[in-house]
Amino acid sequence: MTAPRLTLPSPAKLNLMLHILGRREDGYHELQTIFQFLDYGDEITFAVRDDGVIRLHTEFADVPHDSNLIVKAAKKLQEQSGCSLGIDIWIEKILPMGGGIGGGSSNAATTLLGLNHLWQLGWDEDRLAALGLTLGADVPVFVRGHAAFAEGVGEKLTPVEPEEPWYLVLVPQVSVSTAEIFSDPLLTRNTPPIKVRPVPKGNSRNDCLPVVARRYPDVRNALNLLGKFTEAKLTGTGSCVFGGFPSKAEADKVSALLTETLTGFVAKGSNISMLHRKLQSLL
Ligand SMILES: C[C@@](CO)(OP(=O)(O)O)[C@H](O)COP(=O)(O)OP(=O)(O)OC[C@H]1O[C@@H](n2ccc(N)nc2=O)[C@H](O)[C@@H]1O
Ligand SMILES: Nc1ncnc2c1ncn2[C@@H]1O[C@H](COP(=O)(O)OP(=O)(O)O)[C@@H](O)[C@H]1O
Repeated sequence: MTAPRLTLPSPAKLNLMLHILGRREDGYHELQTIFQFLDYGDEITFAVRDDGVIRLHTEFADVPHDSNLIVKAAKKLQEQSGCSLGIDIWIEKILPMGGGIGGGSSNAATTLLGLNHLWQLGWDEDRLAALGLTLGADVPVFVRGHAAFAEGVGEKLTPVEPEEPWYLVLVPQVSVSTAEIFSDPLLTRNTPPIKVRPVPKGNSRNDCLPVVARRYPDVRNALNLLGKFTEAKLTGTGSCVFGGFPSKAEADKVSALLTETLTGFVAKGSNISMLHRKLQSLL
């Protein structure tokens, strides 16, 4: 008998705004940010094995097997649930790494939800999100699968319904170190908290942008180029830069102007992640 197999999407996210309110005693920064998903991402295939072994078959150039967030997520879930089953995993990776679009966190969340389904653990979303948080601050929003206003380090989530435009996402060929940006003395880290709900329109600033643009000329260039056509924003700590358009055709038109040195992709914004849409269709 062939093992039960499942292929699930692992979408990207954007930070539509990002305010830094202050620094906590543990060095982490308190944020307010809005996460929205893109209908664009990796695909992960899982096949159950009965010997308990967890094996990712796709090699990553810069990430050793046991450091991969997919493997870490699977191992933690296996440990904490006491499940005796294992898993074979393959990934079709299209999301750029270290670009602020959350590929690693999304892969971890897809793994948690996929294995919860295949191993028939019956964990609820709260428990999966809590485990996800131990893997990374952005994992819980991917576990929940709804666009959200996030506070704390990103773990306190309130569902929101921003518009769902088409986005052009530019991918500068640099990897930005999140730690480096958060330790920059020039970073704005005292933005007053937004207390009004829903968050009033016009709050679209990313406090990381000035520091990232100053340190990374490629990101600066991407912001300048896209800014000629629409409001150009930075997602997370970058390096990706994005802008919204009312239609795919308009996003495609600007995308056609890109050169080999600055690539990008066009994708629809979505308030329900494509992972959750797929899981819903399985039920
Ligand atoms: C700021 C966001 C917004 O989405 O950026 P992106 O990673 O997406 O670009 C994320 O919350 C990033 O969260 P996460 O991905 O867990 O951050 P990590 O890489 O673990 O953080 C690396 C380092 O950045 C600093 N850091 C990170 C997050 C935070 N809220 N405060 C911090 O001070 C810490 O020094 C931490 O050790
Ligand atoms: N499955 C994975 N996919 C992407 N990155 C991973 C994965 N597992 C571990 N990583 C590590 O996490 C880092 C951050 O990845 P990613 O989430 O894609 O970027 P960002 O947090 O900037 O959006 C990568 O540079 C890589 O070293």
